[in-house]
Amino acid sequence: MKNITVLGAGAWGTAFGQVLADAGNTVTMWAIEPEIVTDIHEHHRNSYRLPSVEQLPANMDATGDRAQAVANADIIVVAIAAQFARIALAEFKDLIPSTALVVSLMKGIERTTGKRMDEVVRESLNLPAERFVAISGPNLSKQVADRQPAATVVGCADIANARTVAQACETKYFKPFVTTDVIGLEMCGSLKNVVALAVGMARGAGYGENTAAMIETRGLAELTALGKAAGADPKTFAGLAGVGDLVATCGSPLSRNYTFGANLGKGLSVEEATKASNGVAEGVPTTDAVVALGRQLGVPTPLASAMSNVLTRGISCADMLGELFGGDITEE
Ligand SMILES: NC(=O)C1=CN([C@@H]2O[C@H](COP(=O)(O)OP(=O)(O)OC[C@H]3O[C@@H](n4cnc5c(N)ncnc54)[C@H](O)[C@@H]3O)[C@@H](O)[C@H]2O)C=CC1
Ligand SMILES: O=C(CO)COP(=O)(O)O
Repeated sequence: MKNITVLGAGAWGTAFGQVLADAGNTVTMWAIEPEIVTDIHEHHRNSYRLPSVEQLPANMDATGDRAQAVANADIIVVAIAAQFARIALAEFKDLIPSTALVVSLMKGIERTTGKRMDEVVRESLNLPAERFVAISGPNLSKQVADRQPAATVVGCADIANARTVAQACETKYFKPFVTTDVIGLEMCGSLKNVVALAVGMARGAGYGENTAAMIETRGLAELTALGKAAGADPKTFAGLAGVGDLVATCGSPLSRNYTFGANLGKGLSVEEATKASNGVAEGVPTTDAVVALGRQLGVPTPLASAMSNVLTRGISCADMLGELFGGDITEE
């Protein structure tokens, strides 16, 4: 049993906090929103971000005080919208215990720097690689919060630390696997959101399974090529964090990225889809970061580039798909 602090009480931070509490740990949520802290602390609810859960476990509490939140933590879990991770973590830099493991649940690439979350978290907290852990997999927050069976992948350069975190989040309904391929997990989690935007857009525009399967499969090829060039193990892309998360995210209206895309496909503007979004759609700022990363690594990113044209130039779904069909006939 460990003291675990979760930074960010959004939908996934809260659902994962419940997993950790169910696994027997003492869980402290920290949130920037005072109303969420009060809701969790006084009512054992997060009616703002995870209203489907009527009663959070008794061994789960919340505070808005940064120092108090992390003072006794063995493990610190970061579940903040990726573009705000650096600024939010700066406030914790001098507060976190020197032995604590830091876990990122985030799935995004920093738009201003093109950096993955492992890089952002380690830079922000001055953290050695062996104390950074990434978690990524097909984990739609509402279904995990409903305690439906699900699995995930826990990655750390030091496999023993990956196992420590995996043991801390293992429950009857939540099964962690371990890996040392942190880069693979980061690339899978971030890039599948871009693919989900495109699949959602096609679905929203009325296209069927063939079109969705094409985007998912070509998207997988794109994220595998980019991941390999960034140093990831190609095996990771065929596993839970890769194919698994693509299947879950690209097939569910519970996904904010899928839904954002679907709204674009139905004719909403980016501004309107942003307003309609129930939480952060990480694929939106990550799309341009992926295009830039592709350029930097010399890897073509036709899907991310087409989605970037949707998001920045407002091209239609038909034109986005037309871009995917462009170019010469090549070997698959
Ligand atoms: N919801 C899901 O099913 C899953 C989400 N994720 C990832 O987990 C991360 C968090 O997602 P959710 O909790 O679902 O998102 P959410 O939209 O429900 O919550 C985002 C959180 O970021 C916090 N935040 C934003 N700016 C902040 C700042 N400047 N300082 C402090 N906190 C700030 C918000 O207060 C909120 O708690 C994302 O990267 C997402 O891709 C990963 C797996 C599943
Ligand atoms: O990452 C997720 C499921 O694994 C959640 O996807 P969204 O962020 O699109 O809701």
